[in-house]
Amino acid sequence: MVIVAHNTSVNASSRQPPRVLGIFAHPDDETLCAGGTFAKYASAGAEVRVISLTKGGAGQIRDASAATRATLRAVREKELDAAGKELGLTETRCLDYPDGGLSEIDSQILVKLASELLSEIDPDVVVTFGPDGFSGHPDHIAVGAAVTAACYERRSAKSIRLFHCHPPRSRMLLRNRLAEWVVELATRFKGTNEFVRALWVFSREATALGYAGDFVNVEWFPSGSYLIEQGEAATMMYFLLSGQVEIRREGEDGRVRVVDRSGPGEFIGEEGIATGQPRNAHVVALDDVTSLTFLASDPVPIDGSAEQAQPVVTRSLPSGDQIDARVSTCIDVSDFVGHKIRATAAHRTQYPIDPSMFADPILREMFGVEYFVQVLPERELHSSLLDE
Ligand SMILES: Nc1ncnc2c1ncn2[C@@H]1O[C@@H]2COP(=O)(O)O[C@H]2[C@H]1O
Repeated sequence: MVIVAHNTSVNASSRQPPRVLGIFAHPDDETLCAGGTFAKYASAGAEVRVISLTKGGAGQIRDASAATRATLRAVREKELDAAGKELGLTETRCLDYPDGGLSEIDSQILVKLASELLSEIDPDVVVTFGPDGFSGHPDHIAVGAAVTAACYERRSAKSIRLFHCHPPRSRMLLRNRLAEWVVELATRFKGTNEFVRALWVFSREATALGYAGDFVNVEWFPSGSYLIEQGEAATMMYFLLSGQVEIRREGEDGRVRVVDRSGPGEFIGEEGIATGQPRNAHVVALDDVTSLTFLASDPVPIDGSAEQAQPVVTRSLPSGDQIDARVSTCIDVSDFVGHKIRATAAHRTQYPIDPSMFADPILREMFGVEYFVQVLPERELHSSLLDE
């Protein structure tokens, strides 16, 4: 990516250190939406605070050893605290509004709450969700609207910079990057059980949030069926979750010989994806097999869902990614992807991943830039169609 802001501009504010406040709905939103940016500004000396309006009690429990439904709220509050430490935040705070119920609260109550937080913390910069809610979650949309309204109310008394987080909508394919990574290894890759579980969560969430452009699906192949036929064009890559497959190579004389077996934790079909060559072997399920399947998805509408579809103008980045033309600010956080991935892993109930399991270049490409729409101060209206 080329258009990136290298300047942390903490000195742009007259106050030292400047105060940054992120207001979100659930513990983990801060990391997924703007974790790299928060880490970058914190490391440059800003006081960065994050407030989650809920304790995330309605979230999934992806690691049954990390919490129960009864303990989830308390555990997620601690996870936010741990993530805050990874990002270098000055403070994290979990309020206790109902997870999944923010859009049903009278909007004036949320605006009043946001106003009180702004008065108490007196930030120079506020970061929250935009009208798309980053992922479309109704809680996110409600929080973003309330914080935005409160910032507009406050701007007459105090100048404030308000930014909406914007999802990346990357066209980068995990399928390709993982395939390139695996074929370069000296020995055939075999992931641990932990890796299997983590790749499942990581790839599905990363694609849902727009950090990668794959369509990731779990597929089932009955015993005896082909996952791959030799000679066909490579479009998918498979990561085996359960069951065994046999690799069979067919000679020009039509004779088929077994060359290998693969099982859970191994990638299949990476060679065709990495080289662009036709499949070099048949792959046949010996048991009933489940696999995580990576396929290049059709471009999603820029706002993420057909329901919210509204005409939006996009612009292309040199990477091929399309971003909303309203995006005003892209922050280069490539030196802070380690902070972001460790903070993600601190949210263990949601992201049971080992932060060291992914190759650094892949993480940098996926998470190296975060996008924002500057809402306040409003940009000046021009008074001419031509440069003056
Ligand atoms: N010797 C081998 N050992 C293990 N797997 C193999 C071997 N040869 C081919 N494969 C796998 O079989 C796949 C067939 O499709 P691809 O060529 O895309 O990628 C290939 C590898 O994933």
